[in-house]
Amino acid sequence: MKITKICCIGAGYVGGPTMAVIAQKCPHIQVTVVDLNAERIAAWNDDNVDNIPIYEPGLSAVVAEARGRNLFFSTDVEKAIDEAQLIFISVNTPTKTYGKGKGMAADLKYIELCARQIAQVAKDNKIVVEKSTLPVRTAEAIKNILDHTGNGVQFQILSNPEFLAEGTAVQDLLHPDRILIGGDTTPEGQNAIQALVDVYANWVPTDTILTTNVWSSELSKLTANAFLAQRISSINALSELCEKTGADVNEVARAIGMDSRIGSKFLKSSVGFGGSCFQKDILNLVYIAKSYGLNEVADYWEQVIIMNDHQKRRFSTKIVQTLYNTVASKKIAFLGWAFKKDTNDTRESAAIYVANDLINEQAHIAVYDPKVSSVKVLADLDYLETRSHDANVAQVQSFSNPYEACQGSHAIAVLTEWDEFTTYDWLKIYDGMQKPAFVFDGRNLLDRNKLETIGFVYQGIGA
Ligand SMILES: NC(=O)C1=CN([C@@H]2O[C@H](COP(=O)(O)OP(=O)(O)OC[C@H]3O[C@@H](n4cnc5c(N)ncnc54)[C@H](O)[C@@H]3O)[C@@H](O)[C@H]2O)C=CC1
Ligand SMILES: O=C(O)[C@H]1O[C@H](OP(=O)(O)OP(=O)(O)OC[C@H]2O[C@@H](n3ccc(=O)[nH]c3=O)[C@H](O)[C@@H]2O)[C@H](O)[C@@H](O)[C@@H]1O
Repeated sequence: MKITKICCIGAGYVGGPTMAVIAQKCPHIQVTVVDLNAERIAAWNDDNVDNIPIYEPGLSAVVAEARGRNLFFSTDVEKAIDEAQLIFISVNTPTKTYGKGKGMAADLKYIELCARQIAQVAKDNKIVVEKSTLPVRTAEAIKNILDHTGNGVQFQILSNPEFLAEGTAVQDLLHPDRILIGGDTTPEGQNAIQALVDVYANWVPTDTILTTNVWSSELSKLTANAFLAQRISSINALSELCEKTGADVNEVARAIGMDSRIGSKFLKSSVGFGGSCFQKDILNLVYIAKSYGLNEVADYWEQVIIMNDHQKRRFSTKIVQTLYNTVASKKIAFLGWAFKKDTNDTRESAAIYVANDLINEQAHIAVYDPKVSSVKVLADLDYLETRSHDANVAQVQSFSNPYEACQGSHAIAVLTEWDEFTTYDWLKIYDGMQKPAFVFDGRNLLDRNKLETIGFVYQGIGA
């Protein structure tokens, strides 16, 4: 089957960029991205392409090229489903906040709603593609809903997890390490796989397009995220030991990373990993393992999260202890709020938890992040429900100028590794601060020697 019309349900961090790149690379395919969130769709359609709802380097240019040509953003979910031959489901799959599996399992209510809507609307055969990250065997549930509530048409379910990282989404989509497509081993399943392979083959070398059965594909996505996060928790665990022994975690990471069996990537010690997926996907893996009675497997992976929570808490504790065991009424400047550089996404950012701990100690937090608004900072803190909105407003202020954020502060905490932080006039910042002037570098980003020469008391992670 030759695909000429694609629909994607969910215009978020995955659906938006992924479909924009498919549309750019496949001008012969009409791609319609739909979402229930009218505000988000309006932002994707904004005349000024710089106002699209997601900040990603290079994304606005891709959208500008394809939008209106063969890339469309709409709230008309039913029309897009009806017209498409192939439907990506790219909705959110957060951790459940209620009922059985609360705090661990993936909440699949948005996925189920999509399946029911597709079943209701579809009047001809469709290929339904799981783009969202899903627990292994979810395709079975989707198939069940489609077959039992549909109009007698045939559905093929494929798993095609996304491996892009935020901040580098466009590059990752243009040059993926691999594309993974799982499908049924039946002839119909194989035809559906081939149809999706043909879409990607417009720009991805075919030897990097991997096809598997559905269950391997679903589980590979959770496994990839678990392995990546596990490397960060492993090096972060060692960072604490480095601080006690005089070893330097950056040197240790370099030394082990040169072993080609270990590799150098994802060994950067930090204040702890954030982002919408690592924690959620590992908790999901732990839940699945437990549900099969595999307690040792579950405990093994849960330790990655326990270590990450410890690393965030350790950072805020260090700040309090170093500032003479009290930060009450002291101004602490936060450089960065996003969970990593080059994104405006703050979901599960370490900054939120560190700020929360320090506010509990009655510190005043002054935030500067080049891409995160003051509204978002407050919303993130309010979401924790630790204290009232008014109490957060009283303790936290956002600045659009980093020098103003740092002015009069007792300490600076670097929470995100934005490149621009290294280019600041640090002497000017030092002159405006209370003395001793402390820097807690949660990303080992700044030049320790330079800062110490200026007069700062500098503390990094694991050194
Ligand atoms: N954020 C990332 O970098 C990555 C995320 N993923 C996975 O991709 C999935 C989506 O993640 P994000 O794009 O970050 O989420 P997101 O929250 O940014 O976007 C999801 C969108 O789906 C929409 N939606 C929910 N239910 C809907 C429905 N029934 N009909 C129409 N629209 C609906 C929401 O309004 C929202 O705009 C998740 O499963 C996630 O684990 C996978 C790889 C990378
Ligand atoms: O499923 C997902 O959502 C995605 O999750 C991650 O991507 P992302 O969370 O966007 O960004 P990462 O670059 O993985 O960073 C995650 C967190 O780990 C931190 N990190 C990363 C690398 C490192 O060495 N040290 C470290 O602390 C980052 O600062 C960030 O807070 C994976 O890298 C993607 O492959 C995956 O598709």
